Amino acid sequence: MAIISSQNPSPERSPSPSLLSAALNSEEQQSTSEDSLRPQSLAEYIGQQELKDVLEIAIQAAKSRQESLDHLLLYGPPGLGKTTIALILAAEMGVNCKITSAPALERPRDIVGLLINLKPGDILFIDEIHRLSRMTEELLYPAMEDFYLDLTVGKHQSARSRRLSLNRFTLVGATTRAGALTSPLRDRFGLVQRLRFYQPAELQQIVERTAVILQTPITPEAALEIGRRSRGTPRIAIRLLKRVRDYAAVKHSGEITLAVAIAALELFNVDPAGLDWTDRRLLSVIIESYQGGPVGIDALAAATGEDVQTIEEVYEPYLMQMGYLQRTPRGRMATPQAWQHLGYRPRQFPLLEPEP
Ligand SMILES: Nc1ncnc2c1ncn2[C@@H]1O[C@H](COP(=O)(O)OP(=O)(O)OP(=O)(O)O)[C@@H](O)[C@H]1O
Ligand SMILES: [Mg+2]
Repeated sequence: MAIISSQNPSPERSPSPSLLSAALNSEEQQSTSEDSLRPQSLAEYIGQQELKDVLEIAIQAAKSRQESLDHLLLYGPPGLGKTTIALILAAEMGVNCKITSAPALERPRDIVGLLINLKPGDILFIDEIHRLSRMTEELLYPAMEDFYLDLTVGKHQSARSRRLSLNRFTLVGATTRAGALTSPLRDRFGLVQRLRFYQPAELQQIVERTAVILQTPITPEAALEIGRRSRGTPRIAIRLLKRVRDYAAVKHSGEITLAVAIAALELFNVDPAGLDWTDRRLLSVIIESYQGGPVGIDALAAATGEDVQTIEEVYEPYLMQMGYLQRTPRGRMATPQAWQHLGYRPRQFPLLEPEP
């Protein structure tokens, strides 16, 4: 089928690969700059009101009973502030926070070493907790529930089991896939909270706050524009701010005005709706190869070269939130807004059936 296009939706230059990815890029991984930008208290943490309300109550209750906080599971797309929440909880409770991630806990002794060194009330933050090995996970069950470890000492016939008691601690688990957790693990979390994409006005505040720390003058309109193009994600907003700041310093006087922000974002090929190259490719494949859909997720993955899990966890949530993609019983569909946004002139839209 020939697609009539009003603008030019032909393949475009991909923006520098990691600019719009919610994952940490190599610069962010190496530098501690992310740490200095983190809010230090719940009051400074912007947005996620429901989560903050729940945590405020939990903190006050734990403090008044002089107990440790309940174990907390945070889920949601990357870059929304899960690690930041764990650090804030520790600061509010006046305890230490140990940060690790499931892939670093391959051998049982890794988790044992961490657990026995926790002081009363300390927070253990485990990122990507859905990826724990089975042995590590099984060690965690009694540790979370009754604060002890059952260890096997020695090998073969001489092996004996030894029980080791632990200080009371709080496990904060983070995952992009709550559904991938085993139910015994999920059931041991007293609090399960989802993080949501941020609204443009909230991202504007995050950009303004970060600009103050970076000592960069920025107008409110420019901060909002950066927020709008950040895929609802603070990590991306901060990254875009830094790139725009470089542009403003080199090409202009240093102040980030709306015109400067727009020129810089256009130069970096950041879409006005925050879509990145892969988002646009997913939508254009649905439109061009499947006439707008429906198309099954496996076919879509094969056609775009992305894996199913990444599409479902990283790309689709934002595209659905923006109203560009619908999941229907028969597959994925590009909405009229998606056709329009990408510059395709819609022929006739098939009726969209909402997911049951
Ligand atoms: N609500 C917020 N207010 C202000 N800054 C925030 C907020 N949430 C996140 N940030 C900033 O965004 C950056 C990314 O946050 P963080 O590392 O906590 O994300 P994350 O959800 O742990 O990501 P990942 O899932 O990739 O581990 C940090 O630099 C942090 O300062
Ligand atoms: Mg993190």
